[in-house]
Amino acid sequence: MDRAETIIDHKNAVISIRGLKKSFEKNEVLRGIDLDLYPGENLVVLGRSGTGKSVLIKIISGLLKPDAGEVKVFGKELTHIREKEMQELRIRMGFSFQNSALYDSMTVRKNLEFPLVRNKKGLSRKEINSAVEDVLDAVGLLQAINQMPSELSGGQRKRIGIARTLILNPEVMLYDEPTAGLDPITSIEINSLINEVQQKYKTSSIIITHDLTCAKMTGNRITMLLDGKFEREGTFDEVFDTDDERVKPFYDYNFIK
Ligand SMILES: Nc1ncnc2c1ncn2[C@@H]1O[C@H](COP(=O)(O)OP(=O)(O)OP(=O)(O)O)[C@@H](O)[C@H]1O
Repeated sequence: MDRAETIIDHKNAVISIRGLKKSFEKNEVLRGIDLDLYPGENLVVLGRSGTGKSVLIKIISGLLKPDAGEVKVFGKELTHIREKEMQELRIRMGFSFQNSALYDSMTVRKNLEFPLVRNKKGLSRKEINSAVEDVLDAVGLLQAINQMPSELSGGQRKRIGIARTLILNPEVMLYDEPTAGLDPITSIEINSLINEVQQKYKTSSIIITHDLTCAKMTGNRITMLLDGKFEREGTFDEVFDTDDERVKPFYDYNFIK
């Protein structure tokens, strides 16, 4: 599915970051990041390996503390937030991990029930079944409900991972390398699914990738992490309309120029 054209409401960012810095000893990874995620948009964060994309996601999800700067999620500043409040915010954010993070010893149904039962108390068996079936239908894998993760392909596991995240109805989706390790056709299917999720669930998403096809297909807006800062931002064509030697090889490699 093509990405939705989004009319961006620039007043009410769901995630807002200013002057974010993070180092590990002498390794200055994030050197002053500003970022806004607006309601309903797919924002792609592009960057080479090791540029700090995962560190950024971990800071947004409260798993790492910034050294400096402001990080607001749903209007709440994370720096001094209590763990209980952070947990409440985390439920409103869905993480789609690179490795899909499925439990290998549980069926697909049990994998999907697990986050639901843990985070939403008092649901009836009927409500649980219907939530599981709805998300599986949304990712096109209702038929896999009784299968084990080991019986699924990489692309199917990725879909189940996304379903597992969607079951809590997140307002924000954080996709970490959604097409990593997938063949080009399966990658395109996952990109389409990301666009379907955006439209069906009205999520605002950050998509972390170095796959330019993914960026082009899913991103309403793209920003590029270069030397610890976001230096290029705009549509796909705007970001790559440059002679910057840090950016050009990226494009040339992906599109074999
Ligand atoms: N907990 C940590 N302790 C020390 N260094 C870390 C830690 N987490 C990340 N780093 C360092 O921060 C830098 C950025 O790592 P990060 O995982 O964010 O990269 P990335 O852009 O997500 O790369 P990739 O695309 O390969 O996943 C790396 O140099 C990494 O070694």
